[in-house]
Amino acid sequence: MRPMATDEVTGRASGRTAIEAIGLGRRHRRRWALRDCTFRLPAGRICALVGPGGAGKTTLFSLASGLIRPSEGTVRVGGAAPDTAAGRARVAHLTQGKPLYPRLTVAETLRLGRELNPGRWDGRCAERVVQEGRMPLGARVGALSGGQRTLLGLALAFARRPELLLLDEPLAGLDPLVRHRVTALLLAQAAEHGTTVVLSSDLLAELDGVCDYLLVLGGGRMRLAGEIDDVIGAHALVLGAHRDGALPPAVAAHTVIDTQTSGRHFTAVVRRKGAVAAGPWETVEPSLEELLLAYLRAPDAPALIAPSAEPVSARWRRRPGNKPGIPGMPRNGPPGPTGRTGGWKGPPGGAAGTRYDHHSGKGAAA
Ligand SMILES: Nc1ncnc2c1ncn2[C@@H]1O[C@H](COP(=O)(O)OP(=O)(O)OP(=O)(O)O)[C@@H](O)[C@H]1O
Repeated sequence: MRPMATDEVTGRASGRTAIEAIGLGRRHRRRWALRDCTFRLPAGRICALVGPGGAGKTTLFSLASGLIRPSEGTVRVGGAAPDTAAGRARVAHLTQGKPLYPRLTVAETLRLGRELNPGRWDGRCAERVVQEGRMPLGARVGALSGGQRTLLGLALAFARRPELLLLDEPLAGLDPLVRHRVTALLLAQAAEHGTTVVLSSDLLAELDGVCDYLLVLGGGRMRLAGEIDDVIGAHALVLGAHRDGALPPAVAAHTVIDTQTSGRHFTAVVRRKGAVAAGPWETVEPSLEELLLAYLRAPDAPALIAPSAEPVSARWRRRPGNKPGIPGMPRNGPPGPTGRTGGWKGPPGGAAGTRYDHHSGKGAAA
C-alpha cells in the first residue's frame, strides 16, 4: 500500500511544484558532485531519493535547502530560491548527522527550536512527536537512542511546519521496529499537514510501502524521475531460459537495463517498447526493489524522466537550446483530474501483461 493523503491536502489537483531544478550542478574544485540535473517534484508527494554512495544525494539536499549554492543552473523550492527568506521558510532539512546539542535536555531542545523559529512554531506538534518517541522531557539528548534522536530531529523539523521536508538517511542505523514507527509517524504528519517529503535511503525494499514518487541519481545526474507506479509500469521483469548467454531476440528488442543469469536461466529488467511478446518466458512487473537494483547495477542505462517530473516553469521553456520535452519522452500536458501531467501511461502496449505477486514471487494474470 502506498501512502497518500487526499488530493486537496497534497495539492495534486493544483499541480503545484515542490522542487524544480534546471541544469543544476555543483562542483567541488574540479569534480562535479551533481551535474546537469533537471527535474520537477510535484507538491504533496512522498519521494524516495535513491542512488549509490557519492551519487550526489546529500549535495542535492544541501542545494535545495540553501546550505550551498549551485555552480551552475538553478533550483527553486515552491517557486522561491532556497537561500531567500521565502525559500528558507518553506524547507526543513534533517541532515545525516541530525545535529542536536547532546548536553541539552529534550525540553531545552524544544525551547531552543521555538526561540529560533518565532512566529512559526507548532509546539503541540513537536510535543506529540516527542511523546511518540517515549522520551522524557528531562533526558539529555546525548543519552537518547538513535531512534529517539531521529524522532527529536523530526519533531523540530515538523514543528516548523515546512512545505518541504528533506530527510537525509533518516532510517539509517535504526532497528526494524523503530523504522516502522518513524515512517508511520512521518506519513501521518505529512498527510495531516500536506507536507512534501523527500527521503534518501538505502533500504530499497522499505521504500515501496512509504513513497509514491521516485528520484534516482547516479554519477551526479538524474537517471529516473517520476511516479513510482508510472516508472515501474514502463518496465518489465522477464524470466526464462537463455541460449548461450543470449536473451531471446523478442526480449532483447526492448531496452535491456540489466540481465542476471543463473545456470540456464536469465532474469532481465527491460524498459518496454510496447508489450513484451509472449514466448517461453514469464513477463511480470518488477518490484520497486528489483527495478532499483537493476538501475544501480547498470550505471550507463539511459535516463527516464516521466512527464510529471519535467519542469513546467517559463524558465525551462525559455532556456536557450531547450527543445520542448525531454528527449525520448512525451510532452508534458496540463495536470489531469488526478494531477498527473500529460496522462502518460508508460510506453504503448499497456501493462506488461502480468502483474508480479510480491508475496509468492510469481506472475499473475492482470
Ligand atoms: N565538500 C566537498 N568537497 C569535495 N567533494 C565533495 C564535497 N561534498 C561532496 N563531495 C563529493 O561529491 C560527490 C557527491 O557527494 P554526496 O555526498 O552528495 O553523495 P551522496 O549520494 O549523498 O553519497 P552518500 O550516499 O555516500 O552519502 C562525492 O564524490 C563526494 O565525494
